[in-house]
Amino acid sequence: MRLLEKIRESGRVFVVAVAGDSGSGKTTFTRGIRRLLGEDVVSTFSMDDYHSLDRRQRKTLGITPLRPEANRFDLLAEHLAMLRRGLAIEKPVYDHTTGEIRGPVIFKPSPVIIVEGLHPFYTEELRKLSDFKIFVDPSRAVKRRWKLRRDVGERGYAPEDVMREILEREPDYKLYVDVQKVYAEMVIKIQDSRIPPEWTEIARGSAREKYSVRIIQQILDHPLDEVDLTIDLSRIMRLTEREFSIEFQRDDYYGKRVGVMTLDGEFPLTMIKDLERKLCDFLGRDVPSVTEGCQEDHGSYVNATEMTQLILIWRFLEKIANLAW
Ligand SMILES: Nc1ncnc2c1ncn2[C@@H]1O[C@H](COP(=O)(O)OP(=O)(O)OP(=O)(O)O)[C@@H](O)[C@H]1O
Ligand SMILES: O=C(CO)[C@H](O)[C@H](O)COP(=O)(O)O
Repeated sequence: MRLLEKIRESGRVFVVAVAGDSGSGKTTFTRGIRRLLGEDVVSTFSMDDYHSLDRRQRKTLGITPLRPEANRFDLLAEHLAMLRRGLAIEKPVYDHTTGEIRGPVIFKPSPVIIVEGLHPFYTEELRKLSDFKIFVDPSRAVKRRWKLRRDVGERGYAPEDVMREILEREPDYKLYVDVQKVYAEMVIKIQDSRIPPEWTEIARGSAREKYSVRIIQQILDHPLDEVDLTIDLSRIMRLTEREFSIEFQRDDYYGKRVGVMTLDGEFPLTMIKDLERKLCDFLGRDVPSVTEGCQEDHGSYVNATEMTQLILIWRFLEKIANLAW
């Protein structure tokens, strides 16, 4: 039986928890899971809806939304437990435009629920309620760029306000958000690429963003089938391939045995075709390619963050398969 059928038949609700700072790329990384499994199977909500203090109250108290007391962990745990039992919840809604808490709205369970936010597995109770825990961790430089680009470019905030807020949040981020890495099954660390842009790109002023992504994963007892990453050596010999690197190391991470894969640069699409095919077979549905829905036209290449999306999906399906069978 294919996984999608199995998920539906099991009647279970699987919870994926994605932790990370505001603007750290949580939604971008999990978009693939939603696109792949379909809107009928996956639903998402943000943990921002579980702020206990609105913007005005936080300002009066002089505290950031990252502080535990600014959030309702107990209510989130109660709601996740209900959703896992197949029950609808009455969820509060945090309005980012006004900074006020509104609602409630009805939120119904679906076979896979993704909860994204600052602390989705901060407490032991919350950790017990999620089946797969991901921590997204861009470097300071990458996070500042992404957040400035979104908040200034898309939301119209003043750059100095965004930068001041970023700096104000840093100590609490370290104290209350970063610690969750210890419990994550997958930590995604993003830095700027170590590969310099090509001189042709510099000359055109069109140097593309490249990243170096380190994926730290707990070792799974029952992995899926084998998957090939195919490298066309002949293209490499003719220097027609773009630059990339893949590194794999075993390591210990907060007392756990992990595999650390580091991806950098741009990868030919042919390299990931086998993985996409395997995902299709396993799911029992045509898988949209990772490049579909990308903001940029990458030609026949994917960058390290897009490659990571695919590995994340694969890893998530392995985990669900282990639980569902
Ligand atoms: N892989 C990526 N490559 C390039 N830019 C990215 C990537 N991921 C995120 N960004 C940039 O960062 C912005 C924020 O990303 P995203 O919405 O995924 O973060 P988030 O953690 O879900 O944020 P929030 O919790 O505040 O909603 C995006 O609008 C985009 O500009
Ligand atoms: O960390 C955040 C999102 O994950 C926000 O800063 C938090 O939700 C508070 O929102 P606002 O910017 O509207 O005060």
